[in-house]
Amino acid sequence: MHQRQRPGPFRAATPLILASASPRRRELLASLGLDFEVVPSQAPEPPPMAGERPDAYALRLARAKALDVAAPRPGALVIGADTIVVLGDRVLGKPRDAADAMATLTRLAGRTHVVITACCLAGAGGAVREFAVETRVRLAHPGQEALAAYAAGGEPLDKAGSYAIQGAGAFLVERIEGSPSNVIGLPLKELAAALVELEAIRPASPGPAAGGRGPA
Ligand SMILES: Cc1cn([C@H]2C[C@H](O)[C@@H](COP(=O)(O)OP(=O)(O)OP(=O)(O)O)O2)c(=O)[nH]c1=O
Repeated sequence: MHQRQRPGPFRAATPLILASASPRRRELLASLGLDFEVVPSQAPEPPPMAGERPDAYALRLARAKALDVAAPRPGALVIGADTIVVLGDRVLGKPRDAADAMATLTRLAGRTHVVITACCLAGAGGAVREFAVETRVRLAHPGQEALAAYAAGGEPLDKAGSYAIQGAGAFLVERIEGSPSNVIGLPLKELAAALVELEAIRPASPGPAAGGRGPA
C-alpha cells in the first residue's frame, strides 16, 4: 500500500517503508508530510525472555519487524516499531479478549505506568539506527462499571495496555509525561530527528502561505 504525500514539515529524500499493519502508525508517519509504502511485517511477536529488560524486548521486536521487511528490498529505508506497556517490571501486551482487557485496566487504573515504543530503521544490509522512547502515563480510576463498559467496547482489543489515549480511552488519562505520539505508536520527535540525521528526510520547502508577512 502506498501512503500519498500530504502537507507536513518534511519530505522524504529516500524511499521509505513502514513495516507495520497499524493504522495509527500510518497516520502518525503521514502527519510528517512523507510519502511512503506500507508493508506489514510477518515477524512473530514472542513474549519477553526471562530477565530481558522491557526496552531491550521492545527493541528486539521492532528490529525483527524492520529486518523482515528490509532484507528483500534494497534501496529502501524501513521503519519497524513496537509499543509495550510496562507496569513495574511486568510487560502488558495486547489483551486476548474483553475479560483480559478488564484485568489489565484494573491493574493500571489509579497507577502510573510506562509506555515504551522502540523503533528500528533498517536497510537491506541491516539495522542502521535503533532507539526506545519512554512516556509515563497515570490513569485515573473511574470505577469498576465504567472500566468494564470501556473494556467491553472493543477499542482496547488491539492496543498494548488495553486503552487508547487517542480514542475514548482518553477519559482514563490523568497525566502524561513525555511524548503522546510515542504512546499511540511512534515517537515523532525522535523519529523525525533520526531520519533527518540519516538524510532520509529533509524539511519541506515552505509553501506560498509561509515566509512572507501577512496583513498587519
Ligand atoms: C497505549 C496505547 C497503545 N496503542 C497501540 C499502538 C500499537 O498499534 C499497539 C501496540 O501494538 P504493536 O505490536 O506495537 O503494533 P501493531 O500490532 O498495532 O502493529 P505492527 O506490529 O504491525 O506495527 O497499541 C494505541 O494506539 N494507543 C494507546 O494509547
